[in-house]
Amino acid sequence: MTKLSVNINKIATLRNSRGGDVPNVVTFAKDAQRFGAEGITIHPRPDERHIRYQDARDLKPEVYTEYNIEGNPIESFMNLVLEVKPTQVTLVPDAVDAITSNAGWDTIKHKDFLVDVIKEFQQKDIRTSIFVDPDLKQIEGAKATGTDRIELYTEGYAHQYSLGNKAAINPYAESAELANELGLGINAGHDLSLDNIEFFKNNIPNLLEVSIGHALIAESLYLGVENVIQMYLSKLKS
Ligand SMILES: CC(=O)[C@@H](O)[C@H](O)COP(=O)(O)O
Ligand SMILES: NCC(=O)COP(=O)(O)O
Repeated sequence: MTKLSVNINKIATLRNSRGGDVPNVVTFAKDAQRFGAEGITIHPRPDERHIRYQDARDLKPEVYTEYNIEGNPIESFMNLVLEVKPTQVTLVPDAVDAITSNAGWDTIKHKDFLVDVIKEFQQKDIRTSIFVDPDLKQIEGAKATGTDRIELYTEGYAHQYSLGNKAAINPYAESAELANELGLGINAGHDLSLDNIEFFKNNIPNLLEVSIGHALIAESLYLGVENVIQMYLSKLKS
């Protein structure tokens, strides 16, 4: 069954906008789990524009589902994750000033680096996932890094789906087929939404987790958080 991990970056964006502690990130994470979320995802960026490193620490005792911390494995991020010990770490090759995540790893060019980083997390029993484009050579490269899972970067699918181009699923389905053959776990994320999630899930065999934030929070402004989480769960379990 595909698990729903709610990315709460945008809650921290709203909190930081007024300089106080409203909405409280930890309270939101507890409520999201109570509403049915099967995981909480955060992406503490170096500039702490939304999730702060201290949020990662404060959330640890309160996340009783799956705790996923995403980020570029720079030294400060590595130290934070090794300190907090989440369920899973998802490695993302973001530039420091990236407005959002916008590409997967070059798993061939960065193989040696990824092998070392992944080993360090796995030695602490932290499950690893690496953010990749739906490119068969990159999936093969991901296997060579020793990672437990991949996270398929789904912005391309989401954009094309919104234009009515359902064939955009094809590279993702082919990548998933290869990942399954290689014994790689499959996660997915970025720009997934209530509109596009069901078609995606139905075409990706053994999809273990989707992490969703931006659309889920935007949809919740109109439909309510509990209702939206339940709607995602219904689409994922259908
Ligand atoms: C890796 C990924 O695609 C998203 O999880 C990303 O973390 C979103 O980051 P922002 O919330 O900063 O856009
Ligand atoms: N890994 C994807 C994620 O956590 C959330 O991405 P988005 O839904 O905010 O685009």
